[in-house]
Amino acid sequence: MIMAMAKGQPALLVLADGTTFEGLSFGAKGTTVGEVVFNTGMTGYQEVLTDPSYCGQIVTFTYPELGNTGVNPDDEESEKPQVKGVIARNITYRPSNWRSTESLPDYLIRHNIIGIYGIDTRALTRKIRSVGAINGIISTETLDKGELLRQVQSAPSMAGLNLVKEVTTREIYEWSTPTDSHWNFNTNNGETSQEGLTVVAIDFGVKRNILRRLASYGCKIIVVPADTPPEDILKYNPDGIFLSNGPGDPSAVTEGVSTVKALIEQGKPTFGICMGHQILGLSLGAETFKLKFGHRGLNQPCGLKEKVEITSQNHGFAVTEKSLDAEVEITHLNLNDRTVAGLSHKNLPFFSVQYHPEASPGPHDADYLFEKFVNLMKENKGQ
Ligand SMILES: NC(=O)CC[C@H](N)C(=O)O
Repeated sequence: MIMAMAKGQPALLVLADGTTFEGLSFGAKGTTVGEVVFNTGMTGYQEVLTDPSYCGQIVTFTYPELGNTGVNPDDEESEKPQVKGVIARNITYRPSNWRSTESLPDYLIRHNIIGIYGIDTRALTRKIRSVGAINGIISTETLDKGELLRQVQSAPSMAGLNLVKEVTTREIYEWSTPTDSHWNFNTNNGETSQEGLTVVAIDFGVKRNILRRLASYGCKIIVVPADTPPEDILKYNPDGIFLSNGPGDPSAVTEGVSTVKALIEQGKPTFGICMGHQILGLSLGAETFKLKFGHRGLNQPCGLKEKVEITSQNHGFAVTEKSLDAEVEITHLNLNDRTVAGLSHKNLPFFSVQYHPEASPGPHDADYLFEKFVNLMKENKGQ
């Protein structure tokens, strides 16, 4: 700890209410502004950093040691880290893991991402839990608190922000790579199934492990940019439509909502995860709202009565329960705060979850949802 501490240069974290934390820099140098959120997972920092849903956010890890297992090319959930910054209690410059190819500080420098450590992340998390979502600024170049406060106070709030255009794919591409056989589980004792189903995935900021899980369950996936018109999507004659996770405020993604509204009129099986769940809800006439500080971690309990799933989550918005149409059924609640965590249409083959069944990182309790989607597509096809 002391050796690691000696390496960083002084850095400041200033929240929009003026609360200031002094720390040390790791990663790139400079100044960065974003919504400060906390993730309570004890593993999976690389997957978190590269999850496009974190675009625009500075992530605080409540687990106090960051970087112990380094980073490696296989654990990237997208082509680069997507966060605006990283906050840690302590970090390591010397990782130890058979899969590690680089240290976390070197990786962040290479991708120009600013990090600050030596922060009392418990105090910071308690602050966010009491005041709610708040913007923050990290700087390694200006240690003038007043100047940083002025900058952070002029940054936009996450509410109302459409960030999908920052992360959606520019090109249409096909994905057929399943989960690596070392890690494959549930599907035919680790074998990839061959269902021959075609899924169009609308990319609001998709995580790679979702695509791998769909491929392991036998789907060929065509990933399309979020602004692809519904007619172009239907040209692929898909067996099902997948709506991905993604960053920002779902209610600001108006084009995505209109596309999904047009697609669900066709009655094709549709599965949404996280932002995809919120967009399906909005398309079915519901509303969304911003949670006080969101759910980000790997042990969020969800269920209704008999069965509880421990789930991986990363979201700051949720579907408003009271706004749901009578045709829409709640399949899961988040059992910590009883917000809506899963939906399905009573008569049509549409369902969605607010959490991440693909995990990465996190528990695999909800992996069965990919199979449910495949079965819906098979039924719909008359197989
Ligand atoms: N992981 C996600 O898809 C997040 C959805 C949305 N951006 C939210 O914060 O609620």
